[in-house]
Amino acid sequence: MTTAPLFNRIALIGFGLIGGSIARGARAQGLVGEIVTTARSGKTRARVAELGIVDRVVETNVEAVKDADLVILCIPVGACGPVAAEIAGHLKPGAIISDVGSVKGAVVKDMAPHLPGGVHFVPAHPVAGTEHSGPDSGFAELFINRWCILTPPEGTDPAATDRLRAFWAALGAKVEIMTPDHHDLVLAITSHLPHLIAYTIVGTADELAQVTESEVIKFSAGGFRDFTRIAASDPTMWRDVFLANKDAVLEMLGTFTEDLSKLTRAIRRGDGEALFDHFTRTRAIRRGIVETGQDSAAPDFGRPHANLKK
Ligand SMILES: NC(=O)c1ccc[n+]([C@@H]2O[C@H](COP(=O)([O-])OP(=O)(O)OC[C@H]3O[C@@H](n4cnc5c(N)ncnc54)[C@H](O)[C@@H]3O)[C@@H](O)[C@H]2O)c1
Ligand SMILES: O=C(O)C(=O)C[C@]1(C(=O)O)C=C[C@@H](O)C=C1
Repeated sequence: MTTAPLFNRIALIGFGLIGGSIARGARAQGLVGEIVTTARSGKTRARVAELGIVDRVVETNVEAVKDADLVILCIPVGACGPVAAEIAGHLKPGAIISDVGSVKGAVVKDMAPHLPGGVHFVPAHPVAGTEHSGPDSGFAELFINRWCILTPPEGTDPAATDRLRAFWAALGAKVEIMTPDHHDLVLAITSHLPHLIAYTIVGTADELAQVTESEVIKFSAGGFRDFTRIAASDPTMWRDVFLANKDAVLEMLGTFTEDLSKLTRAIRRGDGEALFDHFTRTRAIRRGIVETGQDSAAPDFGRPHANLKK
């Protein structure tokens, strides 16, 4: 199904998993007149041109944003501030500027001071992804039935927020609005901590393999593989996420460590009842997430922060 273009020209800064998926989805749905993107290396520019999804692939971010009605930064969160400073003087008056960063508070803080008064800043985070990255990794269906969280700063023109909401909805996403702080706290437990744990356990298993000269990784069973898929994710992206969402991640890590200590004690004491009760409760929660179709890192909208803690 195609719809009338929502924007005449969009600029995607960065053509990796997310930029490439937006381009593919927007193209498939006829959402934009023209798509311009950047790729920093000649090799990637050649590959993006070869893919034939965008109208133009250019070398500089400044060139990409010229006359764009919608500019989306699809780059690691640590690069958003410097890129905002770079493009600020070249944005079309009235343009919407957005991003897709996995952390919102730091991105807003880093980008907002650079942006001129005449543009509309509407940060966004599509809560959808894979462990793959780069220009070949994107696909048009990535955002279908996934959440996309918008965190417009106070005073943002509601019409701009609505236009961006319509864009994400047309890509298939379920759109919600929340504050950057609430976003960062919820995503710290549903997305950031799971990645940290996956990265940790792969390292631990590998170290153990070296120490014991056994083949821990080679003989790892399905559980290890399912659980650690996300440890193959991009190191630059995740370094930036943990640096940018430090406070919320540390808070959630503290709560998680306390809960792990309780289970550790139950194992040490041979307290089968405690273990059984815990696993019964968490199995029901996990099954509930799958049955209600919320297995896409669906955040707990509307719940006050304190309720995230037990
Ligand atoms: N991967 C996921 O699962 C996922 C999901 C939702 C949101 N995000 C967020 O989306 C953003 C992009 O992630 P991705 O998975 O598409 O990464 P990616 O590695 O696939 O693509 C990032 C692209 O940005 C480019 N880039 C980096 N710095 C740049 C700069 N200064 N100027 C121009 N281009 C630059 C890189 O060359 C690369 O092509 C990140 O902020 C991430 O937090 C990722
Ligand atoms: O499924 C995956 O591979 C992901 O890691 C996707 C995932 C997530 O944690 O849910 C990762 C980071 C994003 O900001 C959003 C989505």
